[in-house]
Amino acid sequence: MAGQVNPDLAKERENASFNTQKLTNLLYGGAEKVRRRRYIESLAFSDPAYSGDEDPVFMSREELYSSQLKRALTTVQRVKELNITEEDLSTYRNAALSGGMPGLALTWIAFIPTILQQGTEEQKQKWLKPAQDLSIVGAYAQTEMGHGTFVRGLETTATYDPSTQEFVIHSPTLTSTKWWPGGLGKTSNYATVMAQLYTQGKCYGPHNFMVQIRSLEDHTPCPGVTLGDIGPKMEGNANDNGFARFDHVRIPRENMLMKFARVEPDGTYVQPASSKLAYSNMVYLRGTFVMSAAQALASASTIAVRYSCVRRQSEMKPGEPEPQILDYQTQQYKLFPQLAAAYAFWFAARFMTQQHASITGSMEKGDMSGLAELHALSAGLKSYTTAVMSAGIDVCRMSCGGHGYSHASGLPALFSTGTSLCTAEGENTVMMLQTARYLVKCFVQSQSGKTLSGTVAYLSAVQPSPVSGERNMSDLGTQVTAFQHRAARMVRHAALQMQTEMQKGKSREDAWNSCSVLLIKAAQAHVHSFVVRNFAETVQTVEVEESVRAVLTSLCQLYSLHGITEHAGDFLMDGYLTGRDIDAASSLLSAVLAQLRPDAVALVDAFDLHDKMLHSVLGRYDGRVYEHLYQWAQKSPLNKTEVHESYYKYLQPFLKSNRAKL
Ligand SMILES: CCCCCCCC(=O)SCCNC(=O)CCNC(=O)[C@H](O)C(C)(C)COP(=O)(O)OP(=O)(O)OC[C@H]1O[C@@H](n2cnc3c(N)ncnc32)[C@H](O)[C@@H]1OP(=O)(O)O
Ligand SMILES: Cc1cc2nc3c(=O)[nH]c(=O)nc-3n(C[C@H](O)[C@H](O)[C@H](O)COP(=O)(O)OP(=O)(O)OC[C@H]3O[C@@H](n4cnc5c(N)ncnc54)[C@H](O)[C@@H]3O)c2cc1C
Repeated sequence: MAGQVNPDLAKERENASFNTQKLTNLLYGGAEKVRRRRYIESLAFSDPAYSGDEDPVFMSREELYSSQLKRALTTVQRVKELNITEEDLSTYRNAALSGGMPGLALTWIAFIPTILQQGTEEQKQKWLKPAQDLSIVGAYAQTEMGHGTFVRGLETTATYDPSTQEFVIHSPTLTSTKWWPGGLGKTSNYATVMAQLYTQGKCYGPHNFMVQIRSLEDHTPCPGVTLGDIGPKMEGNANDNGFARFDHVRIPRENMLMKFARVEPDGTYVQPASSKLAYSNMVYLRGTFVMSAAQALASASTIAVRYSCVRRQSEMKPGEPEPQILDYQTQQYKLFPQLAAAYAFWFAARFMTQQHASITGSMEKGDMSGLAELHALSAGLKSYTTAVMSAGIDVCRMSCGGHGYSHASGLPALFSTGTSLCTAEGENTVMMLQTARYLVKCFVQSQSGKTLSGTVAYLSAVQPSPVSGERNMSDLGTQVTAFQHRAARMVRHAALQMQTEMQKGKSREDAWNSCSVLLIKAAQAHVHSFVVRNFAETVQTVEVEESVRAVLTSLCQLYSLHGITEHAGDFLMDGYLTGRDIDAASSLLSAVLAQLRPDAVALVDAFDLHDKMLHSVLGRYDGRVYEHLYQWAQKSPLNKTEVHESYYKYLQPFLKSNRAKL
């Protein structure tokens, strides 16, 4: 990242109040991990096999598909040659494939995790190694044209035939066509297919089946299988999201993923410990989306904050030089909450990973008690963090003015990739309603005297009645309690409103639907409160230099004060916070914006995102925006010739005939 740096950016870095490297070490789990990650990334960045391709935004869909597929295959070869360990795999792949996720990547992201989560030991033995070595390429085929959210409504059937000990996979209707799975259209030769299991004349609901979909010899679709690409999307066009139809395709009994539920050779169905264990792979993937949200928001903040220090515009005081646009308070108010949220989500993702490991560890030993909490937490965090990330990236884009709208900024692609996470792996409203369902249950339990634990413990501890008296709104503890109070009140309000609707004669389902806006807001408040608490606990307990703790404390305050002022009504509703408290929070927020201003560049630098990951002219580490903007535009395919061929085809004859009429 050496080279002549824009003097404004250089000055920002000199003036930071803390050591950027120390914060980077904290984010990535220590100095050695940072060194290792940089080294692994450098292997990809310096590899000529990955350079030379033009910028993905100038490529056609087919070029993009082929180029990213080629890159993905090169990574497989390099991983072997360079002995890249399991721990470093995703770092290496992300660096090599940062220009867009190929369909092949779904083997790593979804297919292998499904085998790991749902397969028996024998099944793992059989399919994991071939999938890891890419002798088979797999998709996760669950969503259908007619149903994505309502998994119980899927129409694909897997009917057991005991006479041959096979399942018959079938798509009975147009709407049962598998539609959307990444890598399904052209790349994969296998798929885990979610289908309604029928045996001995009874339906046992959706289960996962391993199905070969293409020949291993010539890649043509297997008999009875129809496959294709679903067409271009808002982004992610290196990925062949596909469709598949099955016409009575037979697979061996052993191809049902049987870690939890089983079908015996005679067709007897053996129940799993919980019917929702068939969804365990979704819980895992949702958890990983929290870090994806943090990283996407970190990238957008990095681009927008650096550019805002390079860009000078308008006059703040007559006759004085144009200020850096980051000196405008409104610009800080747009960007610093995104920056703070990126940090908050980074720490929340860490918590999510630990929770997942701990609860799935207990589940392996037969203790299912944590499953409901794990599902509620992963669904809620996925929904909340991806929604804030998606909106936040667009704020960053707009904060860069006209240049933000150009693909040169990297922000349009970041937005359209990021926003897909609001839909994929469980649509966000639906996911938040799952969290609400859990919260209502917990509320009812606490009403009947049960002490709650884990992330919902506060629901029984926080008093719903208003608290009076002066508060120190700059105190993190005060802020956390205010968020918990807000969430507890909103959960209580939504749950009681549901009870009232039912008392008036509505069924539980109708009452649920008529309260679902309240329920969503309550669940959002719960997740928001969790993120604030986790951020506050992290900055208070982490072992780090005091200067780093100080800047993180300001960032945490900004995150929570911004939340309080943006949602002031929620906090005022029962008088828990007063108008004076909200005024105090607003004044403190302004002060924290000013306090963070000198550290903004160092805070984004600490994310340690290489230019080759950012793909942004505006967010370059060296800040040399204008010269590179000019160079980048020269690469536009329209500039390949001085006079474009369409001039000769259309414009010239048109102009000529117009002139002739004069
Ligand atoms: C872009 C880069 C990568 C892209 C990869 C993207 C890959 C994909 O998108 S793959 C497809 C992902 N698809 C989805 O996520 C589908 C979302 N839908 C669902 O998960 C479910 O159908 C869902 C949860 C909405 C509703 O399920 P349903 O069976 O109707 O449950 P519901 O009746 O609401 O609840 C039944 C019980 O199950 C529980 N439950 C539901 N899901 C789970 C789960 N995953 N784990 C544990 N418990 C669960 C509920 O909490 C509820 O418990 P209780 O009765 O005690 O309150
Ligand atoms: C980029 C991308 C990659 C994907 N990759 C895969 C993949 O690899 N494999 C795969 O199987 N699938 C994949 N999908 C599909 C994805 O998982 C589904 O699109 C997603 O789960 C949403 O389901 P849906 O499309 O049925 O939305 P719908 O459920 O039809 O949502 C439409 C609207 O209905 C609302 N709604 C639906 N149900 C309820 C409810 N109960 N209460 C309130 N509101 C409701 C939603 O909130 C939303 O506003 C991918 C999708 C995308 C965009």
